[in-house]
Amino acid sequence: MEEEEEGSLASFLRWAGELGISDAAITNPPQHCPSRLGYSLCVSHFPHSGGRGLGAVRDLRRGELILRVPKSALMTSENFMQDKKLSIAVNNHRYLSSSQILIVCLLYELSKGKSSKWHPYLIHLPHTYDILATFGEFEKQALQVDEARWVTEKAVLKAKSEWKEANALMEEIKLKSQLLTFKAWLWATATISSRTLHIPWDEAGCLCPVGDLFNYDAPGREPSDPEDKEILSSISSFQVNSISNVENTFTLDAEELDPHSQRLTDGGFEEDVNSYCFYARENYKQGEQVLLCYGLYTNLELLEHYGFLLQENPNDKIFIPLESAVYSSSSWPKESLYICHDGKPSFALLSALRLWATPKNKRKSVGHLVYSGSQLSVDNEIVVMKWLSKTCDSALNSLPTSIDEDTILLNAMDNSQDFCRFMEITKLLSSRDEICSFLKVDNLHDSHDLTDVLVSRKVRRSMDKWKLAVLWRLRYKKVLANCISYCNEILESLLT
Ligand SMILES: C[S@@+](CC[C@H](N)C(=O)[O-])C[C@H]1O[C@@H](n2cnc3c(N)ncnc32)[C@H](O)[C@@H]1O
Repeated sequence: MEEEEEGSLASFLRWAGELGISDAAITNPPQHCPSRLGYSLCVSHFPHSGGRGLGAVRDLRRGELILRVPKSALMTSENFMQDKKLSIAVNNHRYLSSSQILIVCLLYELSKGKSSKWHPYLIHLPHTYDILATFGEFEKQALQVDEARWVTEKAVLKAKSEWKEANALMEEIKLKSQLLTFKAWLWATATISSRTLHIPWDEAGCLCPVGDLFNYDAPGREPSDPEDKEILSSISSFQVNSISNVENTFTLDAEELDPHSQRLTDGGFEEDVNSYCFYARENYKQGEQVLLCYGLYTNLELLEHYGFLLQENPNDKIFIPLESAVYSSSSWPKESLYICHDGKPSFALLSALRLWATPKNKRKSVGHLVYSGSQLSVDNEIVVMKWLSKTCDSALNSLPTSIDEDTILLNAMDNSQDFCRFMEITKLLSSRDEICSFLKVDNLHDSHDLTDVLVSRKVRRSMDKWKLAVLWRLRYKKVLANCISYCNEILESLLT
C-alpha cells in the first residue's frame, strides 16, 4: 500500500472508531469504553479474492462477533433525510423506488464534498465498477451466450430508465452537472448494488462503513474439517435470508447460533443492540482474509450485481435450450431445469428429461418413480444421456470461440506487459473478429506506438471488463463440456 493511501486509510478507520464502529468482541460496550478497530480485523489487500478486504489480526473462532456498526453510522435513506432540503424534495417524488432514492441521496451527499459527514467514507469508495449495467455493446457481445447478453441488455435499459425517472428530483436538489450524468448515475447504482447490506426497514438496504469491506465467500462450500462435516450432516438445513435479501439455504452448526437471538446468518441488523453485527462464518487463522456470504448467486448474478465471478462457484448453474415438449412433460418450473456447476443435470432437469423420453401413454404410470429421482429403465436413461450430451455439444459448437481459444485469450490478457506482446499471443487465435472489435472500440487500430497502449488506464479498464466477459463464457463452456463428460461416463457404464 502506498504511504499516502495508508495514511488516509488510517484516518478513515479513526473516523469510523469515533462513530462507534468497533471490532472488539463485545456486543454492548460500556459508555466509557472507547470504540476501537484493530482488535479482530485489519484492512488488507487480497489480490486473488476481491482486492481490498478485511484480514484477521488474531485467530478468530467461528460464530464470534467480529464487527459492530451502530445504526447511526449506517448510511440509510432515513439518515440522509435528516437534511431538510433533501427530505422535502424526496417527498415530492414518492413514485421513485427506494433504491432510486438511496442512489440520489448518495449523489447528493457526494456533492457536499468535504462538508459531508460521510466524506472520509465516500473518498474510499471504488472509482469504477464492472457490474453488467456498465458493460458496453462490445463487452455484451463478448459474453457470447444469449441469456447473458439479454440480462446485460436488461440491466443497461433498467439503469437508463431509472436515471431518467430520477432526473426531476436530481434537478430539484440542484446537483452539479457532472453528478447529473448517466455515468454518475451508473457509478452510484453500482455502489448501491455491490455494497449495500440488508436492513429490515428499507428495501434499498444501507451502506455500512467498514462492514462493506468484507469480500465474498459462496455458501455451500464443504467444510474442510472432517469434524465439522460430521456436525453439519447431523443438523437440518435452515431457510434463511441473506444480507442481500436473497433467500438461501445452507446448513449451520448449532454452536453457531447465538443462544439469545437464534441468529442464522453471518451478518445482520440486531434490534437489541441497535447495530449491524458481523460474526465469523468459520475459524480463521491470523492473517487470513475474513469473508462474508452476501447470498446465493450464480456467476451471472454475481457479475450482474457485484461485477465479479468465482472460478469455483458451487452455486453456479447454466441453462441450455430445451424443446417446449420438455417443459410441458412435467410440472417442474423452468428455472429448476439447469446444469449444475460440476456438469451434472439438476434433479428437476434429469427427471423432466426421463419423463419426456417416456411414451406419452406411459408417463402417468412412471410419475412416482420420476418424482422420486429414480432411473426408469436402461433404454430411457440412454436416450436421456445421448440427448443431453448432443444438446450440450451443439450449444458449445454454436458459440464463436472454443474453450482453448478463450484460454489463450485470457492468458494473453494476463501475461502481456505491452500491446505488441498481446497481439503476438492472440495471433494463435483462429477468430480475430473479437480482437478487431476491441481495437475499434478503443480506437487502437491506428495507434502507432502500441507498446504503451496497455499502460493507458482507459484501455486497461476496457480490458478488465472484456476479461470478465471471457471468464464468464469460459466457465459456461466448461460446464457444458463437463456435462458431456458426465453423460458419456453414464453411457459407458450403461452400454458395457
Ligand atoms: C462489498 S465490496 C467488498 C470490498 C471491496 N473489495 C472494496 O475494495 O471495497 C464488494 C466488491 O468486492 C469485490 N469482491 C468481493 N468478493 C470478491 C471475490 N471473492 N472475488 C473477487 N472480487 C470480489 C467485488 O468487486 C465486489 O463488488
